[in-house]
Amino acid sequence: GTGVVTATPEQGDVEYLSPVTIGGQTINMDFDSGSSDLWVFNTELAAGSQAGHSNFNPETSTTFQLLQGASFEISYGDGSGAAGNVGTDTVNIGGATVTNQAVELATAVSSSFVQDTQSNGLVGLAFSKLNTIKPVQQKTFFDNAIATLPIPVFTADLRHAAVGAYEFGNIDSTKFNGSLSWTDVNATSGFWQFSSQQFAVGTGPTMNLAGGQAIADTGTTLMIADPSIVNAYYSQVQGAVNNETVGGVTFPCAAQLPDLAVDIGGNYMATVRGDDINFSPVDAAGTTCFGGLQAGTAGGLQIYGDIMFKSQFVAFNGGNNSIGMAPHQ
Ligand SMILES: Cc1ccc(-c2noc([C@H]3C[C@@H](O)CN3)n2)cc1F
Repeated sequence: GTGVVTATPEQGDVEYLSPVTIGGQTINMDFDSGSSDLWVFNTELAAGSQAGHSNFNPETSTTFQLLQGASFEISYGDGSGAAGNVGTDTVNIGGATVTNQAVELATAVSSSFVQDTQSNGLVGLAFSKLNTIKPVQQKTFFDNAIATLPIPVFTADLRHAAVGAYEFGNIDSTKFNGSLSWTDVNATSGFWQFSSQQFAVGTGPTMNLAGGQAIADTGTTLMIADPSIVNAYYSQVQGAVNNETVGGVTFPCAAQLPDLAVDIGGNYMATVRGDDINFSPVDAAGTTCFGGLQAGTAGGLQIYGDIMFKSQFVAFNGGNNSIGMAPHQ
């Protein structure tokens, strides 16, 4: 069957949380199309780490089974991470159910996860080759579910400061304008990766980024693009500066921000709304704002995170490794 769950943004759209039922226990988790581990806060964690969180209790689940000798250890782009043991249990996401899903029980989590008490773990939705479980790598929820879904797809409908949805096994065409533009994905690195070699700032000319590559990453808050894109963009924003102390580009909160169009696989120019690039104030007075578009390393892999998802409905097709995109309805 299909599955649909709400995707509720934390304050400031820092991340989106969705209800996941594990062994009959419903826990709000962060769906991450940029990683491939499903790990959860649980009663094995130190009490100090459990505080404030919903903690899965493997002992009260009648379907949980420990995976003897298995462990995991994962670190994320921002240096945060988690590690622990592994079991299997029945995982139900909005009706889409997998009976023997690897469920990773963190026994250690980094401080940023402990502090983020609305989030109680991650559901990795990238390719299973990135799963960190040893000695035997395990499959993601989507990989396990795909054979039972009417169509081998999950979709992300993330919104600015509003409740959106993740859906498994169905494409809800009432959620986007026009038709989806489909692009082949290169799964070699385990990401939902595609070429992105052109961009345009506002009504300006289309510019080239030879060899540009990007991934669709629902677990990254911002949009991390090549410095050439970032410089071209902020050259059009009065008062934009590279603010070392804050750690990125800031500009006056009153600035008029142009849209940014980025190429998706040579088939489609995805327009990211300028308003969504005004991410958050950095000062109490709300005078200076932090950009939702920030620079990665020149020539590096670009990370199109939630800033892009707020403008684009995205379908991930695991049947033919492609991504479909269209503006939100
Ligand atoms: C506190 C916290 C920290 C990081 C992340 C996080 N989740 O996904 C990602 C990106 C980066 C890449 O690693 C894969 N996707 N980052 C989530 C958190 F709740």
